[in-house]
Amino acid sequence: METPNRRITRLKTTSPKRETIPDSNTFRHRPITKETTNFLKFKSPPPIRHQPLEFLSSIYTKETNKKTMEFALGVATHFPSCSKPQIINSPHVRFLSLKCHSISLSDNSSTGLAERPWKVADARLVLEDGSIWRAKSFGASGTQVGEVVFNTSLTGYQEILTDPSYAGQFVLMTNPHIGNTGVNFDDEESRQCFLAGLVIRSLSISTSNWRCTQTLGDYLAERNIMGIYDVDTRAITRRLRQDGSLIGVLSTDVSKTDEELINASRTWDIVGVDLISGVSCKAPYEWIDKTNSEWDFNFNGRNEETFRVVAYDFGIKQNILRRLASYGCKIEVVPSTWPASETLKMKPDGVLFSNGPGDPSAVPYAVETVKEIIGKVPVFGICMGHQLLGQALGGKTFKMKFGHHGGNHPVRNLRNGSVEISAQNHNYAVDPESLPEGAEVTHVNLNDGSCAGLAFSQLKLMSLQYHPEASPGPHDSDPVFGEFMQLMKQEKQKA
Ligand SMILES: NC(=O)CC[C@H](N)C(=O)O
Repeated sequence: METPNRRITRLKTTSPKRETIPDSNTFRHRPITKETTNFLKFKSPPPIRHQPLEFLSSIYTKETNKKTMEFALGVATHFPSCSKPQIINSPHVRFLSLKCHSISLSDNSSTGLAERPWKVADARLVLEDGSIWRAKSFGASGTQVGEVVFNTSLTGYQEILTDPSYAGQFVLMTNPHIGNTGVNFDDEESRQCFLAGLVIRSLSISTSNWRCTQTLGDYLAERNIMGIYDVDTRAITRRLRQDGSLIGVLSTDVSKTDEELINASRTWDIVGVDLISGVSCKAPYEWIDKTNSEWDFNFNGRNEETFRVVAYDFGIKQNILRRLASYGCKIEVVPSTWPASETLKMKPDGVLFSNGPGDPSAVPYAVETVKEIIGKVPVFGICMGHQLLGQALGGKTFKMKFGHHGGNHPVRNLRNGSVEISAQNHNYAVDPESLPEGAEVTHVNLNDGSCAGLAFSQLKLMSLQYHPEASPGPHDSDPVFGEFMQLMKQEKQKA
């Protein structure tokens, strides 16, 4: 929470001229290493006299490491002689109780500020460009390495946290206020959080939502995921836009020097690593759940017919499965290493290649599987699945400068000319120039012109680089599931 004597940590860098921020996301610079200097500024507390929301008392429960705080809505006044504010006798005064984040008071000694009753900076995010960002930790503690990417979604942090495509990455939310709706079990996109950590500006002190079952901090701590707040996310985002995605190390470990952490960030890389095998299921299973009727949408154009679909789990988001089930599919989910021959033996009406984390050129075994399946049954690729299809056709993928992560990316559907606002999460893209004749670019990202969708009619193949299932995000692209049904229907009618 904000405190009167809040210590403001700013980072000053002697970085090169940063006059322009290039818009193009389709090439990658290596970051420029620069020495950085940290300095601290102290701000004196502003005088508080009257304020509408007044903090009354705080009860710290040692066993649960939690605080319960009481607030009054109305007008309260501070009198110098009173330790507690006096509530003006008003019919408008209301009392309410807010759940607050657990704040560890025991680990402040390392900073020399053990006597302070509020949380002080106890974590560092160091980037491979040598910059050091002091922050406050929540969730798990420890030391973690990963690639830092920024996500521009305004809502949906829980779906983002459980999207397996973020394995190996720190997600920095550009929306400054995170945690206000807590978490609930219905919004999970996978069985666990695979991301390296969460970086946010401000952690909401209260959780208020009718579906909320837990605070964000408790949720992350239970899943052993690190989070930091009170960090200048705008400055880091500008740096990532300028220099490209950077590897970072997040640490609450005071025994590690800045140099050690910087070295760790420079000796790890996400490129060339198979991250799919760590997130995929290990055995096939049947998926049954549809999108909950309360949340279901886009009933137009649904087939009554049922299609049998094999879904390759490269890190599949559950909403892809829910949407397919809502469109009338019976789905068998199979692991990333499931042989193509076994899939074809199952005689599916169609095969879905899912989203998944990391470098698509680091999983040649998956490309081989895709190659063996295309042309034999209708296929639909989403994100990683789209990149694998691109490679299976003989095309190449490349790493973008800082990728696309967010729920507000405009895409033009070249087949009907419409613009869809889409949910995206990828750092790699297919180079359309590398694709063979017959491959059609069906969608283009309007921010940078990159390839956002492919089709190859002869091979009954379609794919999107982004997330039509959204979750979180707009539903503009949902009809593409209907197009996949059409593709399967046409093929069934031929048989
Ligand atoms: N959402 C995804 O499937 C991500 C694809 C791939 N890992 C990328 O970053 O480009």
